[in-house]
Parts: sequence; C-alpha cells; structure tokens
Amino acid sequence: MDPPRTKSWSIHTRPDITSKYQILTRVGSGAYADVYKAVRRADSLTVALKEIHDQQSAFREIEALQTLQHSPNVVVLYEYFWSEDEDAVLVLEYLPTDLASVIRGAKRDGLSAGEVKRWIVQVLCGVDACHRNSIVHRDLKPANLLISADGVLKLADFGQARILLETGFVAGNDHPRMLEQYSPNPAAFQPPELIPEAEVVCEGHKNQEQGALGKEVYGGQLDDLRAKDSLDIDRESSIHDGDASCLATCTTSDVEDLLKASYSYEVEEGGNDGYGPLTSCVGTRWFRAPELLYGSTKYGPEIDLWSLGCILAELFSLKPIFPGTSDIDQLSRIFNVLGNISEEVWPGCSKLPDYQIISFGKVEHPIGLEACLPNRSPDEILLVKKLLTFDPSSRATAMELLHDKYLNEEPLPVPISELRVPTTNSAQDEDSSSEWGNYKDMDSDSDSEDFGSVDVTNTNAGFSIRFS
Ligand SMILES: Nc1ncnc2c1ncn2[C@@H]1O[C@H](COP(=O)(O)OP(=O)(O)OP(=O)(O)O)[C@@H](O)[C@H]1O
Repeated sequence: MDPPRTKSWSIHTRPDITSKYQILTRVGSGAYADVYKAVRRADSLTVALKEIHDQQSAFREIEALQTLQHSPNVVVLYEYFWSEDEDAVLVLEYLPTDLASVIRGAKRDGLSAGEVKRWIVQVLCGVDACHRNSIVHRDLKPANLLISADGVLKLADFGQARILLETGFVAGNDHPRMLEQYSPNPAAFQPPELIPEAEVVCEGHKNQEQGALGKEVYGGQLDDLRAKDSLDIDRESSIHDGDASCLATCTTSDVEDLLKASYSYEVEEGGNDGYGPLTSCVGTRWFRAPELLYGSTKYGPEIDLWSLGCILAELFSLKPIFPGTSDIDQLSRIFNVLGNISEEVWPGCSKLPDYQIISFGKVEHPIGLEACLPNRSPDEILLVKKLLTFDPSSRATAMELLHDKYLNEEPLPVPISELRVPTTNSAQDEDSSSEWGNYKDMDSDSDSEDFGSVDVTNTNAGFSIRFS
C-alpha cells in the first residue's frame, strides 16, 4: 500500500508545477495566497502562479474565473493544479501593476481627465461582466484591480466571490429592478461566456487565449472538483474573509465581549449551490457597504457598487474616502459625509440585523460628497453619488454608469495605449510608503479604537450600544 502523501512544504518542491513552469520570484502575498512570477517552459510565456492556502477560497476563485474567462477586464486563468492534499495553484496571466499604484503615481504626476475616464470605463466593464454573470466579487478595491504592462485593467482576487443563482439573494423581494437585472433564469444560466459583454465603451481587448485550457477540458476539471463530496465547500463553520472585521468577530475590546455575549449573526454561508444566507464578513473595510457593516446576510451585487463608488471617489481625490480604523469608525465616517440612516433614506434599514444594537448620535451637518471631492466637476461628483447611496436598490449599475453622460462627453476617455502605466504594484511599493502601510492596516480589527464614548442601555431586546 502506498504511504499517505504529505503536503509539499513549498511550491518549489512540486514537480507537477516545476516541470511546466520555471518559478522566478514571489511578487505578492495576501491573506490566503502567495503569488509567484514564473515562465511557462513550453513557450516562455510569463505567468503568475497563485498558490492558495485555503480550499474554499481557491474553489471560489476558480469557479468565478472560469465563468468570466472571456471577459476582457477580468484576469485570465490559463490552468490550475488541484489535488486533495496540496494547495491549489492557479496559473494566471501576469499583471505587473494595479490601480492603487496608478493612484499613488497620480499624486506625483497627476492624472488627466481622459485617463481617469479610461480607468473608470475599464473598471466598470469588469464589474459589469461579473454582475451580468451573477457573480458578486465582494472584495473590490484598487489593489485588486490589476493592470497589464500595456494598460488593460483586470479584476482579480476572486477568492471571496459568489455566484448567485437564486433571485431571492438579490436585494430581497423589495427590489425588483435588481432582481430583474441580475438574476437570469437559473434554467437558462449557462456559464461561462454566453452572456454578452457590455457593448458600449468596453474596448475589444480580448483576453489572451494562448495556452488557455479548452472549454471542455477546463469545464470537466471544474466539474470533477465540484463533485468531490469531501470538499463541502462553503459549508465550513467559519467564513474566511481575510482579516475583514465584523462587529460580531472583533478581537480586542471591552465592547467586543459585550457584543459577543449578546449576539452573533450568522456567519455561515449557504451551500455552494448559491442558495442560503451570505456572510456579512466580506470585503475590505474601507470599501465595505453599509448593509454589510450592519450585518446583512441578504445582499447582492449592490455591495460591489458601493465599493465601486469608494474606488471612483479615490480616483478623483487620490485618497481613500472612508478610511475607517474600525467598523464603528467606518460607519461613523460614512454618516459624517452622507448623514445618518433612516427609513426615509433607506427603506428597510431598521430591519438590518444590527440596526437596533448600534446607534449613532445625529450628524446635524453632514459634509456631503462635494467636500470629499474638492475641485472635481459636478458630473464627477454625481457619478460617485449614484453609487454611494444608502439604499442598495438606488445604486446605479455598472452598465448604467457606462452610459453616463460624463463618460461619453469631451474630454473622452483616452485610448488605452495613452495611459501611463506604473512599473511596480502596490505590494512592492509597500515598504516605501508609510501611507501604504496604513492602507494595508485597513483590514485590521480594532473596534476599540477611534470612537468616543460608548453608552450601553438595557432594552427589551437585550441592550443597545450608542457611539458618540
Ligand atoms: N495575476 C497576477 N499577476 C501579478 N501579480 C499578482 C497577480 N495576482 C496577484 N498578484 C499579486 O499578489 C498579491 C496577492 O494576490 P491576491 O490579492 O490575489 O491574494 P489574496 O491572498 O487573495 O489577497 P487578499 O489578502 O487581498 O485577499 C496581489 O496584491 C498582487 O500584488
């Protein structure tokens, strides 16, 4: 009998990979993955090998990328290595930089209106591709918008993505517009490429096909992967979302003990069939939608649209719009700009899981988005306003924004060939900037920090916490 296989201690010691790829350097690492630059021995194609240490995250990324395989603004997955006793390794197209680096460079060198528009168009095309294929990315941020050396922006890091197959997921039954828009009939749902790309301003930068697996082979592999009962994907008791913090999972504060003792909302997601509650613990705090911060487990693509609003605001002002240091601070910053939430501005908000538990003092004079985007045109501010609305059903879709007047009038988006593309990515810049260090810290849980006094009051439901 063969001895049980032991897990390789390093990607460098896996002959299945090293026989096909020459591994060069490690170019990045995240909560669940190490990413290496490599060269495919057969044809010298430069690729990125993403070694994912979490099976659920790997499954999600493979499934989403397979579905989006022909979207020009989504990273190309050439092939993947999967076995039960090894970390999954995804072979991706190599993308040397990201939008966070563009923003960093723009602080030094500026960014023309036409350049801003071209970056925006590309982000919108990528998000539109996800949503029309019923995929919610759930972790959109500038560092996950990778860019090729010739300026094509691609959505990456689909480790938290979910494919939504059931209409009930999408913003609940209160929002028929979103249901209609984003929920194809499951019977007619045929991934991956049968749903056409946005036809408007998305340019014909088709994904590179060289070396990509044929659809049948590729689909077959994923079917095998899905069939493995032992995976039990998405049924794990804890949802792995990096260091993303949730009020229910704070780690360091007196408040945490109170919160933990009193409530814990469901963090276990529905099965991988796309049915069941979702976790609210997704995304990176600065880009996390208010419904997630209030513990919603019934949400849809609108959470990506909020993130998109934060990204566009950052492109316009060259600094993060809501750099919260804790989930409470995050909400507080949002309210300081947009005002408090109420049934009037956000019908249904009082039914959010944590609405009764957390209340904030009234912001008498919210500063408004205009104050966050000084020197930007009314059309630019309006674009952000269309996304940063409390009521998820009121957020503009990516497709609607692609048709927005702002993107279709002078100065028009510059051709991709005229974009200035940074030579390094934000991970490589990390050490050279303390600000980026802060940026990375945006994931950390520190709900004890940066908020003022806390009043705990007994209520019929238990107690409520008021932050002022
Ligand atoms: N296709 C690629 N080409 C080049 N570099 C890449 C590629 N994919 C990822 N990277 C680099 O590796 C880093 C980590 O990758 P990624 O964000 O996908 O991992 P993760 O563990 O899911 O991250 P996170 O902690 O943000 O969830 C990225 O920030 C980027 O610098």
